[in-house]
Amino acid sequence: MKLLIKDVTIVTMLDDDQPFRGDILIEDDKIKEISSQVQEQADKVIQGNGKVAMPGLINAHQHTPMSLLKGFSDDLKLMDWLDKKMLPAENNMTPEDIYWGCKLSMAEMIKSGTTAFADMYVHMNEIAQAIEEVGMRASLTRGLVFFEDDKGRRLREAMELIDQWHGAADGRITTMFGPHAPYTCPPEPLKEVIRLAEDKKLPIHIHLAETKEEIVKIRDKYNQTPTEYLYNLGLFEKSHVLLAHAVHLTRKDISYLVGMRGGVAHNPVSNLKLGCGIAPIVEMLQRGINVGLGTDGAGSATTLDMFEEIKTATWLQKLDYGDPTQIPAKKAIQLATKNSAILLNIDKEVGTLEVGKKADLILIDINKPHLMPHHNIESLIAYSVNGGDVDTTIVNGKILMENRQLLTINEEELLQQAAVRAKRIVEGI
Ligand SMILES: CSC[C@H]1O[C@@H](n2cnc3c(O)ncnc32)[C@H](O)[C@@H]1O
Ligand SMILES: [Zn+2]
Repeated sequence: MKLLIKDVTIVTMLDDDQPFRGDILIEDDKIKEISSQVQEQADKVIQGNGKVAMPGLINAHQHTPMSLLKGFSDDLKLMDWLDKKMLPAENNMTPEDIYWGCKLSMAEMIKSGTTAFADMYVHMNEIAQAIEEVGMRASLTRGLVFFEDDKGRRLREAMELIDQWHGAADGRITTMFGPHAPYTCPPEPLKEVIRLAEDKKLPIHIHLAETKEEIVKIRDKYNQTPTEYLYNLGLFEKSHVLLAHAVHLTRKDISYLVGMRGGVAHNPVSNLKLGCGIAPIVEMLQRGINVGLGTDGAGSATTLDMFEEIKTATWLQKLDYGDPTQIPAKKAIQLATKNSAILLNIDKEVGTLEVGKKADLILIDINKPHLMPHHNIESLIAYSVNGGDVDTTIVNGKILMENRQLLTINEEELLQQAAVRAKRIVEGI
């Protein structure tokens, strides 16, 4: 199957490239040619005039089923929000709810230009099934909390996820280990997870230093910062690690992360909304630590539009430094594309538009009043585009949305299922 996108403005996201006009030829799941004019015939042609083609956005930290909890509980401190609202609601969720919640998030992500995401949750079988059907790319972790003795059930489920789904769905699904956070993972089980991850050569996805309360909790318990706690357990030694948040880091904490594989998923909208703080991403980037972008679950972020994260990430640093030159437009977009791809350990396949890479890309309609004129395409993407401007979303060479119509999700059925299930889940909480 050959798909040709003709006469489009191409933004590859490679450091040395500027936006240029040309054609993109996709054969099966890969980009076969990018040039000023492709000569080959294709089975389907999309006219790209008035559109920008760019790599699909990659949401590096998500809890997809939490879309069913969006708007249920806002304006609370993180620990109250989590303990008093989210966890009781999550206890009411059935595996089927999780399937539909994940689908609801995917519908929103596809409609706002996201092609891949990292997910941490429970009932991962249902999540993987939904992803297999819908066609997105994802890195999945079974979230692990070690509050009480569960006789190894959670860890067993994590291993089952890895055994059944790593490399599945034509390679679109990969897996990681997912110890939830320093405050939910004591040293012994955490060491066991680190050992297993090294053994299986799989990455680890974990929350880190999201709130000041976390800093106090870990200091009271272990007399260390959360980052020191993970460092001293050997987390950064061998495995690729995806750290979600990393808001409260000392200079010394940042130095522990230098040289790590993976990096930090910055979630600026969630951090702002929960009043957590501003992650020191400029310092991290200056010290060579990879920083990508995520939304966190819709239960906190309330929207999964990665264009909002791009804007917020750059504006926060400009404000914090009192310096508008911080995180310029192209860097901001790279956070959500090539840098997030590194976090998911899929940067050899996706994250930039290059011949031989997987065809994960989006077309943005820039022929609109709020996107006119076109002085600087990268500025337009970083500062003016929003998710609703995405016209077409392609993953692994397959069109998941065209002319804003979802092609692999029955939207009417999804909305009906989501409304009924969401109402039931929060009843009585
Ligand atoms: C055990 S599955 C994942 C677990 O994480 C919870 N969660 C969602 N958002 C956050 C956040 O910002 N910080 C910490 N934990 C979070 C979610 O409710 C699931 O229970
Ligand atoms: Zn999270």
